Amino acid sequence: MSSPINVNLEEDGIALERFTGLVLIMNTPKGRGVFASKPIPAGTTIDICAALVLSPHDAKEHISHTELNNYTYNWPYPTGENGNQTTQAVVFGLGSLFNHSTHQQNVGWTRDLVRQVVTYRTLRDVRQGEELCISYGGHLTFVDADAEELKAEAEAEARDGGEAALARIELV
Ligand SMILES: C[S@@+](CC[C@H](N)C(=O)[O-])C[C@H]1O[C@@H](n2cnc3c(N)ncnc32)[C@H](O)[C@@H]1O
Repeated sequence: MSSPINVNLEEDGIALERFTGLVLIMNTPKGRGVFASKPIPAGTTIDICAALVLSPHDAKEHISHTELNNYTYNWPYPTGENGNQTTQAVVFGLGSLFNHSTHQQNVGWTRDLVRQVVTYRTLRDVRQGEELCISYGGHLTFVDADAEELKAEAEAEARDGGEAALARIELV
């Protein structure tokens, strides 16, 4: 038996947590996707994922030419003198499997730059069978599988004019 190393679990440990009611579906219009196999209340921690922060050189010269580039997150990289440049990080665990949704994202994420972990939490109640999606931001490198739905939404809004916009504003 290996001897236990002397660690302060409370002070040094990063609690890892993953919600258990999840399934991976292989063949969705967005590729593989993470779905809820039971209802998930708002504010539930879905996963806490460690990140591997790549040097800007490796990100640009090596990873950007590979499939892995579709899985990395923008990440600030300190350049000294309090400066930052943007590099890429590989986020292990479910962090690399959430698909993007422009309007229906139900999972948000926060980054701990010091400990290099990303925490994912539900933004609202999630129904059984719903896909868990995050937002990748505005610059997608692929055709959004929801594009037709988004177009129909935009057209309906244009048709309904101010009324739909007002209804939305009141809801906020
Ligand atoms: C981080 S991976 C997500 C997991 C991926 N679906 C898989 O099967 O490994 C990002 C890739 O998923 C796909 N993807 C994610 N969101 C999408 C969307 N809204 N529409 C179409 N494809 C999407 C794209 O191919 C994108 O490059």
